[in-house]
Amino acid sequence: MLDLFSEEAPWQEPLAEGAVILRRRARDQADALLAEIYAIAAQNPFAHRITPGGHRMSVAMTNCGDLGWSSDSRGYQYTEQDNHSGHKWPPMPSLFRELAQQTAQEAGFSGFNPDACLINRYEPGAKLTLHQDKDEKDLRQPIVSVSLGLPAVFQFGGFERGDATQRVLLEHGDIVVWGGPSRLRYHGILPLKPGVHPQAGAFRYNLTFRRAH
Ligand SMILES: O=C(O)CCC(=O)C(=O)O
Ligand SMILES: [Fe+2]
Repeated sequence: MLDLFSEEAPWQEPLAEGAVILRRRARDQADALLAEIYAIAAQNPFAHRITPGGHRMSVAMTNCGDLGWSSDSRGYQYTEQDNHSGHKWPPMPSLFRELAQQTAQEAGFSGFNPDACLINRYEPGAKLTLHQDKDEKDLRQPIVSVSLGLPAVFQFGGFERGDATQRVLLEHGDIVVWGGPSRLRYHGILPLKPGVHPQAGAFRYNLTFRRAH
């Protein structure tokens, strides 16, 4: 059957100075990326963290790389081990690292070398309220964010929580890179709509690559 989208080449969609969506950029590698996610989760399962304010996050998380981001009653932090399992985070697969480095470069950030990859898993209704990624030491390094599975609405705002936001649909294989003058922009994900994705089932997955230390 004719598939109108299979030959679609990736394209760039600017969001703001220092921020761009690389549409469909990871689509060809999506199955391999998902297989790596499942292997990582078999070692360090997805878990719903508790925020410092005592709320259970609707997004389930795990990590790979030298450092992993997590939250507990003491605050947000990067750690070398999973406080749930007591294990070190699994190493960052070279497929992940190379994709993050290449796409940061394509977005204008050369020399990006992530030491942390947070893996988010959204189920229907799961959301991430507006926040800044600001726990990293060197804010000159960008964030590279890879979307897989079900689509979700990404909010991309300004430098104050109350600033107006752009809303863009992020689909399977889309990559957002933000850094430079956009590095501290507020962003979030609206509640996921239910669905079944042919490759990722009932979930949306997101990888965010960071230089934490
Ligand atoms: O899921 C997304 O697209 C965004 C994730 C995010 O902002 C984060 O993990 O800090
Ligand atoms: Fe974030």
